[in-house]
Amino acid sequence: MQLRNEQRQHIETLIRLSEGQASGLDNCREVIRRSWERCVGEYRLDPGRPRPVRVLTQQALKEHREPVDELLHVARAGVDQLFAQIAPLGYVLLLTDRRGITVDFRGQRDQDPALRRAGLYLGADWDERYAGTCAVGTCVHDARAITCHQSEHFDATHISLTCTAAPITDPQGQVIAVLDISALQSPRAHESQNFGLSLVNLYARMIEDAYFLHRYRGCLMLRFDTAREFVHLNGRGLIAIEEDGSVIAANGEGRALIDAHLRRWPAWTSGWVPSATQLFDGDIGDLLSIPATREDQIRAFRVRANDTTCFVTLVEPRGRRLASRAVPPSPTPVPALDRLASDDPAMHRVLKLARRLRNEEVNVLITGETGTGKEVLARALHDSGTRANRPFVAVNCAAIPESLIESELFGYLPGAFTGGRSKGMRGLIQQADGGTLLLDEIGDMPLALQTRLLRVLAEREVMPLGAEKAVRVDIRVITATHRDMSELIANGLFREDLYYRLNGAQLRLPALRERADKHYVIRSVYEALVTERQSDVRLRADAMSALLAYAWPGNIRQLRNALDFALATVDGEEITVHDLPEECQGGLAAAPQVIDSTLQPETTGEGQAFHRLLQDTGWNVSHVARRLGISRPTVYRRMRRYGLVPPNRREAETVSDSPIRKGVPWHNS
Ligand SMILES: Nc1ncnc2c1ncn2[C@@H]1O[C@H](COP(=O)(O)OP(=O)(O)OP(=O)(O)O)[C@@H](O)[C@H]1O
Repeated sequence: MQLRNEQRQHIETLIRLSEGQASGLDNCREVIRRSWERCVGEYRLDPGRPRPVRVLTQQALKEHREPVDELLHVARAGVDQLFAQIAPLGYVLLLTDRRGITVDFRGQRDQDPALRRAGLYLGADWDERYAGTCAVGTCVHDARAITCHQSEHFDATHISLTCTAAPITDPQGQVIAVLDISALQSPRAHESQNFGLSLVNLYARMIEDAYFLHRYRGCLMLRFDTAREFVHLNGRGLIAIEEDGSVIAANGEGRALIDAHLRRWPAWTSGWVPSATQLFDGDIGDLLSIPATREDQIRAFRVRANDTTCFVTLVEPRGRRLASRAVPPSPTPVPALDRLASDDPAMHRVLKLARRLRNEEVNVLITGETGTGKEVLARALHDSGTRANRPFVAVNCAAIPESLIESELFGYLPGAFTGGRSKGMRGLIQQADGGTLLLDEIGDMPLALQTRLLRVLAEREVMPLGAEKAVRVDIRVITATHRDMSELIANGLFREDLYYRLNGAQLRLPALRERADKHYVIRSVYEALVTERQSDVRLRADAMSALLAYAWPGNIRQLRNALDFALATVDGEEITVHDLPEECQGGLAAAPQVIDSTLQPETTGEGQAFHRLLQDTGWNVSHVARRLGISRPTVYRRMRRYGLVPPNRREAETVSDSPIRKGVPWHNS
């Protein structure tokens, strides 16, 4: 064989390697170097004696094709599609079996002799043990996709080729075939093949999944993805299951999910595989009823391995419906609660529990970041229960000046105070009699009052200031907080016994950015605003996309403000992305971190600026909250911290314009 200069140099490098010298290997990739070492050390290939291409006889080829016949059949469409894309760029396509024998091939007829000489041909043997380092052989050995570019090949006869290969694996993760694209000539730069690597990987996954679906076509199949839009079209995860949810087999993505689960909850017995209901947090009925109950046949589930959300569809066995499968009855509709969410796993759990609790006397603690809808949920809980026709009294503990909190909550008799408050007042607890009392921002309740509240809860009676006899009250107490109660307890700021009494059941609301039904929330907040404003302005798709992409540190409150702003300022008949507040226009990149003003050290300068803002807005707390992107209770909390009191309070200290009670008429008794 006539050797070119380049080939001679290549051989010299490899001979040095075989003699244990590392010179000339500085730029050699690790994966290639390891393969070269195998070639000389393990397979005893002689770099100085390039080997002729080996092409199997028709009979031998037939023996290699038979075991993969079914795969070849399923892969055909994918192979043809990939070849149609690469052929104009001068590439050919090889599909090999697990031994590296080319069992299917697509190439150009006019290049036939050159391709055959290079081993790019049906029946060609690309086993690393024979052909040396090459894309197919090394891919089989390492079980991962690889490009072997020009002089990365071991054998000097192959160093003008560029080859990129990706493995196709069976449900156990074993390589069953390799998909490869190769070209006789290519640019020098290795990076020129990067696109090829992605493309081959993509088609290898597609063929693998098509084969998986074909093999388990008689089974129930869960198909899942992190994007709802992709589940039907190209959901990456596939898990074949029994009707009780036990796992029969999984594709690569499915196995990655099982592995992640086992890393978090290691199995007691080796070989144990978690069931689908363990992988996805839900009942088997939730999974099996997806086609019957979901309009788009997709349902969101929480992935227990990593607490993320993923979207799942159920693919039924071809040609037979499972008649035996009982679809669980859908829960009785509770409109007030049902309208709070569409398809979000965390909200499913919250609402499922809320439905059970709506007619119970259990005290409920609602937690969640600011603006997630804690008060809205408390109201819905009240509206959906037997107390619906009785009062719902919401008290914001953070908004009550400490000097007034006791009298506001417990009330006082005439004569208990002098001056403006001489007439007496029924306290908020008494006003809630027969109904529900929501204590919002419960973490801000002063310690002394916590003791009195505990007594009310224990004895079901309240003692107004100046009274000698306690008054019986029948109230259901719901509390809400965005603060970490265990931290408050640990720091001695909240009574543990009160916490346990309030926390009969806990409902944790997810942040808006985590919700899988963000689209539904945006739509419902928008529709509520449009109805309020009697407007018929539409929300254009680009605005919706930006709203979906934004991280919403202020949650539903911030969303509502953003849409309100857009509706107030829009100039035409539809809201576009440009009509939204600036921070919502750029998607996630522009999203600020979650604002928690309680964690930020305040300075005098900040206090002054805050004071000025209050004065400029005429002490309008809502305006200040909107301007700063914080909640109203946070504004009140800051006012307390800086000792800022609105002028009307300083003058009269009357309670008639109290900001603490929301949504109920004010009655003095
Ligand atoms: N499901 C919903 N649909 C429409 N609007 C909602 C929904 N949930 C909350 N909102 C709106 O978002 C805003 C904030 O809600 P809410 O006051 O209930 O939140 P929160 O969690 O109690 O806030 P904070 O922790 O600051 O007290 C309100 O304007 C409310 O009307």
